Amino acid sequence: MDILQVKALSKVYPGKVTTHALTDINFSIEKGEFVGIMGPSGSGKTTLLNVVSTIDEPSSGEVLINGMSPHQMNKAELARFRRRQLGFVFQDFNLLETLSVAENIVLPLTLDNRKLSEMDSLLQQVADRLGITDILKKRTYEISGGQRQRTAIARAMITSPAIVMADEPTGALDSNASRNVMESLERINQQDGTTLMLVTHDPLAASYCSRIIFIKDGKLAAEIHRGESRQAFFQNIIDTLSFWGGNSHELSGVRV
Ligand SMILES: Nc1ncnc2c1ncn2[C@@H]1O[C@H](COP(=O)(O)OP(=O)(O)OP(=O)(O)O)[C@@H](O)[C@H]1O
Repeated sequence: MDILQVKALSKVYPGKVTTHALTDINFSIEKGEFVGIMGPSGSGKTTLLNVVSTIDEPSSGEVLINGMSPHQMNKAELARFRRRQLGFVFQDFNLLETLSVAENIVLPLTLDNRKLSEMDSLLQQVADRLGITDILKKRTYEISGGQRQRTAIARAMITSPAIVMADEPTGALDSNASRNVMESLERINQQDGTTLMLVTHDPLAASYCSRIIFIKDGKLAAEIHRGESRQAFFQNIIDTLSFWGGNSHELSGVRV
């Protein structure tokens, strides 16, 4: 079953110089997939994520999430749709410093007026899945970058959204914390069947995905699937990036 369908999607930024950021993009993501979007700087990755995640409007084309058409909804419907169907993870975590880790994680449920007992049981489940049970009472400035991102992932998945979308989730992390965060995402994908779509320029992070879609100059350029071996997939990602124009020459020494 398709969770996400992107049909003939285009995005044009008007201005003194018109930018065709996305041109006739078509793809779909099935329930339970873990899909990475890669491409050179300026290729349209963030634009694609913003349009698909309803942060921005398409110029033409259609986005269907769980069979629904969020870009056709009014403001109130869209706010409710986002809260229930979408989970967001950002490069810089977007946690509230005045709240504890636990309060940050349950925030989407608080906004949805859920019962305290239900919130607590969901909190324990996601915290356990992400290995952050011990830090639930801490403030977000008392924990590491990797723990902050795992807190943000817990917050994104506590509502069991149709799809979790992440923009460079390892962009602010060192390599050990990145690995840890990607392993957490892989675990929630494999064990809970959470559907994930992430934008990254990092081939190591991308190697945890099950499929990578490459875009170049706003158009779909290539698509590769992970087989049994993450090492082989990592190499395939490096090769594809260097073919389509990336920064892979800087990465030949990376340990998978
Ligand atoms: N708000 C905007 N107004 C005008 N042009 C924009 C806007 N946002 C992005 N663009 C242009 O659209 C194109 C795609 O940009 P986008 O940020 O989606 O690329 P990207 O692949 O995410 O790049 P990077 O990897 O550097 O973040 C670029 O040419 C960019 O300059």
